Amino acid sequence: MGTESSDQKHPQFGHLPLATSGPQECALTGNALLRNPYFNKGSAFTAEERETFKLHGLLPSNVQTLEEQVERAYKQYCSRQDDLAKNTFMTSMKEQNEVLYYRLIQDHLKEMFPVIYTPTEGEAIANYSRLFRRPEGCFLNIYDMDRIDDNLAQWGAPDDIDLIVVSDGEQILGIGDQGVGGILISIAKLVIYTLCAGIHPTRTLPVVLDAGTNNKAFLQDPLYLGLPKPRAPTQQYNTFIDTFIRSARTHHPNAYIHFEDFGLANARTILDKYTPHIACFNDDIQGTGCVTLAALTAALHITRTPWAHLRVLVYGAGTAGTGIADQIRDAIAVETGREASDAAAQIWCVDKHGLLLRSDGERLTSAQASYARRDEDWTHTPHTDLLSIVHAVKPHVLIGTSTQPGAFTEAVIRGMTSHVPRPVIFPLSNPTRLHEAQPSDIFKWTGGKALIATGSPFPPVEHDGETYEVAECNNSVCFPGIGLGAVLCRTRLLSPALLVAATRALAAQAPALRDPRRGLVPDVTEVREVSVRVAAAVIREAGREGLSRVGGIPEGEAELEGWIREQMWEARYRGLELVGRERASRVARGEAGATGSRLARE
Ligand SMILES: NC(=O)c1ccc[n+]([C@@H]2O[C@H](COP(=O)([O-])OP(=O)(O)OC[C@H]3O[C@@H](n4cnc5c(N)ncnc54)[C@H](O)[C@@H]3O)[C@@H](O)[C@H]2O)c1
Ligand SMILES: O=C(O)C[C@H](O)C(=O)O
Ligand SMILES: [Mn+2]
Repeated sequence: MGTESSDQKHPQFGHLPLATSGPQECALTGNALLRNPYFNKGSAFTAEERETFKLHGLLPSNVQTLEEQVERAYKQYCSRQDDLAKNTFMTSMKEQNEVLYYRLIQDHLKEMFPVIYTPTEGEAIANYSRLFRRPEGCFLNIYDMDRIDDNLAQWGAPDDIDLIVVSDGEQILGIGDQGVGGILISIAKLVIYTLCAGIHPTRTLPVVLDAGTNNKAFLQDPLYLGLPKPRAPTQQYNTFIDTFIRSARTHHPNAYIHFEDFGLANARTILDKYTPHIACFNDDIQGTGCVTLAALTAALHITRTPWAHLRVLVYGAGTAGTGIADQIRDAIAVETGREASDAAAQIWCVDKHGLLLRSDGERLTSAQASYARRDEDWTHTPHTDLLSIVHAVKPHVLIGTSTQPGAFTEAVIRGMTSHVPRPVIFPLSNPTRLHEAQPSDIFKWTGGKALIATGSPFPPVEHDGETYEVAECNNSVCFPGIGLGAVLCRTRLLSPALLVAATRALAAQAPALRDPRRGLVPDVTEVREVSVRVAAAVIREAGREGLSRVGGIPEGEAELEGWIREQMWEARYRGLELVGRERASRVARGEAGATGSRLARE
């Protein structure tokens, strides 16, 4: 590994000191320290630190506070012309000073969230090879499988990494195959983990699995940075995934593995294959399912529709659509005491050829098959256009995960409203331009009756002199808390019961339950506290299921939440203590004692 990336993550340094207590040990001085984004404080290094760490002459003389630095950085941010330029600015801020980066976002969370995450991150990903300046994260190549072991080993000792986010870039948001640019979705999701759940930023690893790309424009672009070849065949791809998982388990045995934006077929296959063996999570299937079910639970509380009578129409039965359908099916089964297969009959799934029918046969994925309807029930009803299906099904709930902008037309929404008094409508396709309908239109067409949640952030809607928040039903509200819980108790597996517990904890916090003008999902500004509750639910359930590998976790609710909060990383500067080379290598070998991570304890 070159100096550049070792500066970023310090793999050779072993255990990084944790945020929670006392000074941090640091072996870097002078320019090497200033170039390390985790330890660098820039103009905030104190006079004493400037002396100890040989920084005199490398910094202007005025010592500033973090608050002053945030003020300057915010002005610089505002001077950038558009959101993509702001996103690029934030990327370089992260490369320079992580505490300042996270503190800046935290102080302007509502404004910056859409810039560092969905939707602007989608633009940054699409332009990865053009905007590239400096690598971040781990790049694994399908034609270099022999190196995977070494490539993963260099990120630290076995206790150093708590969380890996990995993407193969095949199905990024709704913008398709982005090849090696997928590294940026892994990085963005990890930023959200740190911001929204206090996961320690140096104890995480973003990975992209480069298996080629089927994006024709990239294949013809000489500046494209990934493998300029079509995606490798299935067998080779599966070996690649197996090799990655095996090496990750060997070198980072504690790491919880989060899969992001894999292609439709692979996403499900990989999740089904590894779930029984390791603590892993697919955000598009499980995260989306969890947040959507939580939003739906809050909506049904308001509409008072009983689970037993609920009719749900899912438009776009891909990774996210079937993930959502499965969670809703399981919730109906639990709430009504029915078998899952009976519960599935309350869910209708539509994909690009129309309603899923049994006669679709081989065209159905295994995830879709359990929702396919009997053809004989549809012989006299058109089943290829959404409006006819809406009139036939009369759904209480309409969910969009189709990537088809405008698919929820005025006729569709009015049609739905003619059958149910309070339609629940969730256009979830990201980024913003792909939403199946605009919240303001849905409000207008339903006379303000709809309960809405969207995949990307939207401004509030005015109706009859009242202002209604539009909930952002994005998996970012739940994956950080689920991951925090999984990491803190080192769960052996992420079983379905843990996800149910997380969903319940999230649903209980819907602001709309207290005030119907507020959102069906907590706002991003509340998500750190939400994560504490979600993590607590996951940890408690892991304990009950015998999956937790950490002893001595407090049992009382307040004590457990306090225990979680204590371990969450916050964006503030800590004192630094210079350690000599010998001490540094003992720290690296995990023998020095003082730096052991609380997150890493077993
Ligand atoms: N809000 C969230 O948290 C969240 C989470 C995950 C995914 N998403 C969004 O959901 C969308 C889908 O993501 P995915 O990962 O499931 O992708 P996917 O490709 O797996 O699924 C999309 C599905 O839509 C179907 N489709 C295409 N055209 C259609 C049409 N005209 N009518 C009906 N169906 C059609 C496709 O055949 C496919 O099955 C993306 O825009 C993604 O950003 C949102
Ligand atoms: O990344 C997001 O914004 C949510 C989701 O994972 C998606 O793929 O759209
Ligand atoms: Mn995703």
